[in-house]
Amino acid sequence: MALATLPAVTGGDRTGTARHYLMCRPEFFAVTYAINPWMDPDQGADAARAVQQWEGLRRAYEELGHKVSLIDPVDGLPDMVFAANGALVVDSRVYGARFTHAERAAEGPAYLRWFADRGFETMEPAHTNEGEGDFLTLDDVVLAGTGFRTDVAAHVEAQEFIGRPVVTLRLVDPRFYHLDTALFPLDGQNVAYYPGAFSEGSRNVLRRMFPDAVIATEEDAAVLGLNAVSDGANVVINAEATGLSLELERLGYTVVPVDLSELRKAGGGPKCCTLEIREVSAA
Ligand SMILES: CN(C)C(=N)NCCC[C@H](N)C(=O)O
Repeated sequence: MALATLPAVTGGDRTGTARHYLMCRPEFFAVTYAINPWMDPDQGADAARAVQQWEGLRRAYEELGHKVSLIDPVDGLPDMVFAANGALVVDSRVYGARFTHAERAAEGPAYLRWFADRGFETMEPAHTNEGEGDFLTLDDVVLAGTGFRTDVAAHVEAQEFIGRPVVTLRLVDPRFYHLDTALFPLDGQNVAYYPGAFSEGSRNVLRRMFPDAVIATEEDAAVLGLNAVSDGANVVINAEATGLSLELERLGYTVVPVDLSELRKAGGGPKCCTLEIREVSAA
């Protein structure tokens, strides 16, 4: 088995790689419960508008040359649109999610079944974890969040299963309850992040690991600007994150702004809607 050779994509001054994403159309999207500070059931959300915005995100990926696969949404699981939370997929091995809150519990088996039905090697987790919401994969390491959702025991379990080093990072601000609200990989080697979301020890770890990281302001983090998706050349990002977008352009990335304001009412952005399928090819 060898790593799948991914076609190149270009954007700005940089070259990235084409990706394969799994997404879930938000047909049953709603805000009927509150499990994070962004959610207000009294305000609710508009599913039709969410679908429209989500279609814009899907189109953006396809226009950039990425492949998008779809999982069927399930009535009664309004947060299932946040595919990133459904699993962690590295080298065609699928580490399943086990959600913190009962409201989302049924999503884990639904995502795992999707992968099992397509021949992926899957693992049912013994420990609480919310998939790529708290596991972000770089070339040589997986960064893993804890503090609000994912247990440290799941970091150890994932490391054993996928065979890549997993580095624990502690989140301390409830607005940034998943790692992917506070940090995103720019490519396989570098990241952008908001230091205020992390404990002092984790800030030191990040400084040491990523001396050239892009540091985001609280203003950009507060519109979920760090819930972005980069292919190494193009960064798909919430349109409101204007400061971070300018900085990324200055560094030679092409910024692809999207409006996901309806989905933000549940605490999600572009990355939350996107589960990367990292495959190996038989070589
Ligand atoms: C970037 N984030 C946070 C995600 N990866 N997922 C969004 C999950 C939203 C859901 N209402 C929840 O609170 O679980």
